[in-house]
Amino acid sequence: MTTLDVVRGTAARVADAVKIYGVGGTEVRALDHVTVEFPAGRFTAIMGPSGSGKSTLMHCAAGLDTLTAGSAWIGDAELGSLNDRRLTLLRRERIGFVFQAFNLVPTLTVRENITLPLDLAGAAPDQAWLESLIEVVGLGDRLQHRPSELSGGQQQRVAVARALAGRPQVVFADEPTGNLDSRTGTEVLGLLRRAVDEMGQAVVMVTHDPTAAGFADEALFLADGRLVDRMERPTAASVLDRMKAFERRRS
Ligand SMILES: Nc1ncnc2c1ncn2[C@@H]1O[C@H](COP(=O)(O)OP(=O)(O)OP(=O)(O)O)[C@@H](O)[C@H]1O
Repeated sequence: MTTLDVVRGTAARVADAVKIYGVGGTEVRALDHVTVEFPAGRFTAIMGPSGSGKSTLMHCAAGLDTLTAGSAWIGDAELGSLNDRRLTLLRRERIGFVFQAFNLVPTLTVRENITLPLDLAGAAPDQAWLESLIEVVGLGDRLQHRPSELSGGQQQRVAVARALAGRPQVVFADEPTGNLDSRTGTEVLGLLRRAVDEMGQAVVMVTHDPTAAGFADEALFLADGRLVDRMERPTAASVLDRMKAFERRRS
């Protein structure tokens, strides 16, 4: 597959997505008829106040949780139509994940962590791709180290390399800079940006941070489980302004 093939089309989408947690008096409508597309070759930030449904949207779009109604797609695969086994395979083969807590395997080396999803899938790594990825993330001299011997920023760079190693259809990142200082956070965001620009990767990132959203091509704003706004070419300043306007409207 060439970069151009990856760049075309929709990497992931949800249509009329509803997610309800609990029943009766404790019912929470975490997603309320959300329709959104995550195009290939594009960096999308999902923003909104605490409890607005950001993580729920990401988890349902990535097949980590199921919708109450509506549909979620990765490429041409409708997640609700897959059994558990096929869903696990699809997640492994077509989705990369980056979490706030890095989630590296402590007993494996950096190199083993990066190739873990490929090893689990029984897929032979594309060595040239792997080497260029290792160069991009700047970990060439750390490959035999364990995660505990790395800084937080380095650990998150390993997690980004792991997410990209199998050239997934889409990378979902949940607060990827939440545990990092601003300088190392910027490095990690720069890496995700390069994955989009140079590798045609689709990246979807949940974040509270306007600076992080400024790395995206588009910011989506959720409130009370609904998609209430979207912004093309966001900057940290324009996102902050928009968030303040929402706060004023809500108070
Ligand atoms: N497993 C669950 N059971 C019950 N309610 C849940 C569950 N997960 C989330 N919720 C509720 O759904 C709503 C949306 O939660 P979600 O975690 O998606 O929001 P968020 O925007 O990601 O919040 P934050 O920014 O604080 O992480 C919230 O009201 C939350 O309390």
